[in-house]
Amino acid sequence: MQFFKMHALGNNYVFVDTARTTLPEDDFPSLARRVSDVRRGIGSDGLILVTPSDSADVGMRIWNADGSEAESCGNGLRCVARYAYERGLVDATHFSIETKAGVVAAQVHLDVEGRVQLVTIDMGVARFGTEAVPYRGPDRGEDVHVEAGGAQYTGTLVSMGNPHFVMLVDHVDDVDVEHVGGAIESHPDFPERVNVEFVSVLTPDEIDFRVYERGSGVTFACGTGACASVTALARKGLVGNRVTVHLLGGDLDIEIREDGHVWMTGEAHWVCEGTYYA
Ligand SMILES: N[C@@H](CCC[C@H](N)C(=O)O)C(=O)O
Repeated sequence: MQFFKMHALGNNYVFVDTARTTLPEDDFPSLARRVSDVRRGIGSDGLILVTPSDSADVGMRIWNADGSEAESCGNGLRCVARYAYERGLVDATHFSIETKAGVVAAQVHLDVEGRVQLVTIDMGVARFGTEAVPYRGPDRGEDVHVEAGGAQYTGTLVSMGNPHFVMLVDHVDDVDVEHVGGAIESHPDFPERVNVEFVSVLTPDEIDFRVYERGSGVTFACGTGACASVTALARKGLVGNRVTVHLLGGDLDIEIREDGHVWMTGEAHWVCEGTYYA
């Protein structure tokens, strides 16, 4: 199977263009687990298929490292956009990408040599609370409490197509992201599990961010998580409508426009291309 690997702020995926290679199987959860395995596979946070689409210029589907399928992936979208433009799947700098959560608009920004330097994606409108994120605990509304390991945690439920639990903390570096994030991600109150974000506000236009991703664990970055976090904080009046998010792997620029759409701008990088012996 021909694959390529890309990363966006260290959030790294194995990609397969289904129009250009033959997939060894259609058990994609199993394939995702195997390619993601750093010892026996390629090593990644998951598997992304680039597919033809009836409703957009390009399609994408994503499976996390544990084989669970997600609705969307912000960092993956920027990588798909770079791939699509540089490999001629599209011939304009503005185009559309279909995800399980809907169709998004993408724009690539080029350097003087015509290579993609930055990618902007319209990530759509955030939805909040127990109406938007599958949750079966006792609370209702936007902020809910979760008990894990004898402690109680409060977070905002946000859907960017996929589910997020955003927690405001004093200092992200003081949080045991692996331990606390892991306990909340698979908490019984979240029947579809949840992505867990820890954020602290530095100024109204700058925040620190850490994440425990559903199905992949601690990663260097999460695009949908950055969008969810900025919208949750903006709703509380803690940040403005344009925020630089400092993630473990680098920075993202998140802007909430007047119509509520959340625009994400950041890098996407090639790692390698090769043949996987399935
Ligand atoms: N890293 C991604 C999100 C990937 C999916 C997520 N783990 C989920 O299960 O919803 C991003 O950049 O958004």
